[in-house]
Amino acid sequence: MSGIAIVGAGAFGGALAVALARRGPVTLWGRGLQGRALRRLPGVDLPENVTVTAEITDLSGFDTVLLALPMQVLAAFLQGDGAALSARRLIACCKGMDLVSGRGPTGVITAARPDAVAAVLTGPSFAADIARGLPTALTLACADDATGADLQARLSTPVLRLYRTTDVTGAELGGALKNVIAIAAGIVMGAGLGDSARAALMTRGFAEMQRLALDLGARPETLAGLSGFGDLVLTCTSAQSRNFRYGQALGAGRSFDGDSTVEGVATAQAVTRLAAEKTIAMPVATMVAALTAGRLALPEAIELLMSRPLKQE
Ligand SMILES: NC(=O)C1=CN([C@@H]2O[C@H](COP(=O)(O)OP(=O)(O)OC[C@H]3O[C@@H](n4cnc5c(N)ncnc54)[C@H](OP(=O)(O)O)[C@@H]3O)[C@@H](O)[C@H]2O)C=CC1
Ligand SMILES: O=C(CO)COP(=O)(O)O
Repeated sequence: MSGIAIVGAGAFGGALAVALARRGPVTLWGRGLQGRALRRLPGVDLPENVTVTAEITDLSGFDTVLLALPMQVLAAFLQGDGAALSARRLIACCKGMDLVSGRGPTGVITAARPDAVAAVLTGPSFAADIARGLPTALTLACADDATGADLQARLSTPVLRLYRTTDVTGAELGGALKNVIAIAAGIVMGAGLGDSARAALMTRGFAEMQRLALDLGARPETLAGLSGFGDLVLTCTSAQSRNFRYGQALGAGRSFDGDSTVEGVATAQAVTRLAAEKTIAMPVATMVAALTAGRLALPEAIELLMSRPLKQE
């Protein structure tokens, strides 16, 4: 069937539907949709050539399906409703690491649907910006370059420019880990620790992102690209980011909207576990995991980070 299918009618799935509808028909599967308004993207309505459905079988004719669900529900979706989506190209649009299995999005897809071709769409982009048609660049990562090239061509628009890579590990780790560092950046700003502290944290956070990712086989240029450095900068510096705002609230001692998708919280736990197994130092992620789980207070976290042995950069 021609056209693109999208699973997940939240902020990102909705924004992608709006963007891709500018070049052809889109079918959007999601729960809780009422009419054409997007609850998770206030003020944005779906255009007429987006078909909305709550029946997963309506996607069975599509060879390419974008999965715009939160990371922690991806595995359950693929074992439930998503079992209908076998033998096709499944593109994960989520950023994170599955808390149960420790897998990234493509690992989760491949474990649940071994007959699918898995890819990732990631990079610096706020759903609201994409929905407004503002210029945006993303990374499409697929191990098979011919499939990646086809997806790149099908999903690019005049204002949504996709770069491609075969380094799936690097692309998905960049997207997962930057959310953890963004929470840390938010904490720093919420606690009034200053712009200099945030810059230090982003830089040292990037160092630990690279340390883990390169150990797992990622390529340095991927980490330095849109899906790594690019998304780190965006998410650590913008109040549009839920991870950043969640960190700000934590740093200021305020509560935060519990209905909001904050991917870095679960990913901090998963990544800390993985780093410990591999004996890779990830002090910032470890602090975020401890702070978000309530195992540590902020003054102790600052003391622990600042009193680490002095070392070469
Ligand atoms: N928002 C953004 O700017 C960007 C988001 N992303 C990534 O996209 C992913 C999705 O985020 P985003 O769209 O923002 O999140 P949202 O919270 O806006 O939306 C999540 C959507 O998933 C639905 N959902 C949750 N659980 C299930 C389930 N079990 N079955 C079916 N649907 C379910 C929610 O339904 P309900 O509303 O009923 O709970 C909601 O429609 C995340 O990994 C995020 O990091 C990537 C780039 C940009
Ligand atoms: O991934 C994003 C930007 O690239 C969206 O960030 P948040 O999930 O923190 O809102």
